[in-house]
Amino acid sequence: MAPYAKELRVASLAVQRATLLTQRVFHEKVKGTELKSDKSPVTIGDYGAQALIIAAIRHNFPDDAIVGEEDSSSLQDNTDIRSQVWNAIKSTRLSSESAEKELGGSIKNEQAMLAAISAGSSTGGSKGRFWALDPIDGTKGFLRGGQYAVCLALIVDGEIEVGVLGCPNLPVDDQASFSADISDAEGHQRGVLFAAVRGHGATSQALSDDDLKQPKAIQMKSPPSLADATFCESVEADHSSHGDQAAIANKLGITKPSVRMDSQSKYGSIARGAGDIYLRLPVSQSYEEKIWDHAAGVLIVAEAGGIITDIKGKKHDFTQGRTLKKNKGVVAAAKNLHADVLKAVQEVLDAKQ
Ligand SMILES: Nc1ncnc2c1ncn2[C@@H]1O[C@H](COP(=O)(O)O)[C@@H](O)[C@H]1OP(=O)(O)O
Ligand SMILES: [Mg+2]
Repeated sequence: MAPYAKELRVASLAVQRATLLTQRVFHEKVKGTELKSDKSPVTIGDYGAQALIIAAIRHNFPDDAIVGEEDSSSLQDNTDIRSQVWNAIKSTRLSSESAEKELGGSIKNEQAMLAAISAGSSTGGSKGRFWALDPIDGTKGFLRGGQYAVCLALIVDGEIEVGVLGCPNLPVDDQASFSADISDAEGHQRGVLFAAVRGHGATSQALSDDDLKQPKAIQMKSPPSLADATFCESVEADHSSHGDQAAIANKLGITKPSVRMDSQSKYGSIARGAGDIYLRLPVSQSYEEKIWDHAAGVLIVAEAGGIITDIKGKKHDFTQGRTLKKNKGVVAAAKNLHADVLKAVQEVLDAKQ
């Protein structure tokens, strides 16, 4: 049996089920957005997806720790939001009964739901097994009906071993034209699950497939020259400097406009060859990237044949707790482009000092 086969299966089904919940929440407009203390939005979808995924992990791997983005403290007193999360959970089931059973079935009651959400408080670290979970990455994209991703990765002794991304608004077709705009994907079936196991390649498949048993291998493309490459970057200028990125593109002779997209959908997109380079250039020197914002995507791109480093050319270090405190930014590109892209990144950033 391939390594981590059960982990991959459980993670894929858990992400599929959680993605279904987020789509329901979006379509039923039960958004219940509140702002966290850092002013970032959190929705019924974030809490519901975190509860469902953690319940599935705890059923199958009771000894594993979980580093999840959300905590349940603001749900303790807010009965309105809490009951909306509970209703979303109760009405979300996979259509395959056997798959539901593999995940351990639904959560029993509101108390169990709160306990599941709170179980994402692990501090991570360099030893043993833990899961890094972002129940909705790109919440702003989710709220505007754009790209977002449900992200889950297993880290063992500091190495990412399994990564899964559910991207409900990306086209299923790996060859579809590269755009973040959902209306451009008109005529394309949407909803894709990306997955990778370290040393065993990366895949994509339709999220709508009942049993998730049709993965297809994906590969990064190598454009004939840098000038032909397509960049992608965050929509939010606070998350990655659009100005620095434009200066780097200019230096590399890239003339195509960058594709802006929320969430780890960017990692999935370049891994399938829809886009060639992903840059995340620090805007604030004090911001520490969170492990759940990168773990799944980093493995998927690496297994699709890409190279990913930080802006100094260092590998991302997932042993440092809940954040990537030893790294700044992301430079992800096809093997034949990475060295040139990194050099241009460093020249542009050094010139600013
Ligand atoms: N100053 C910042 N620099 C980089 N990333 C940030 C910053 N502030 C928030 N983020 C994170 O960027 C992620 C979305 O990235 P993208 O722009 O690629 O869609 C969010 O998970 C968000 O984390 P958080 O959820 O803690 O707000
Ligand atoms: Mg996130």
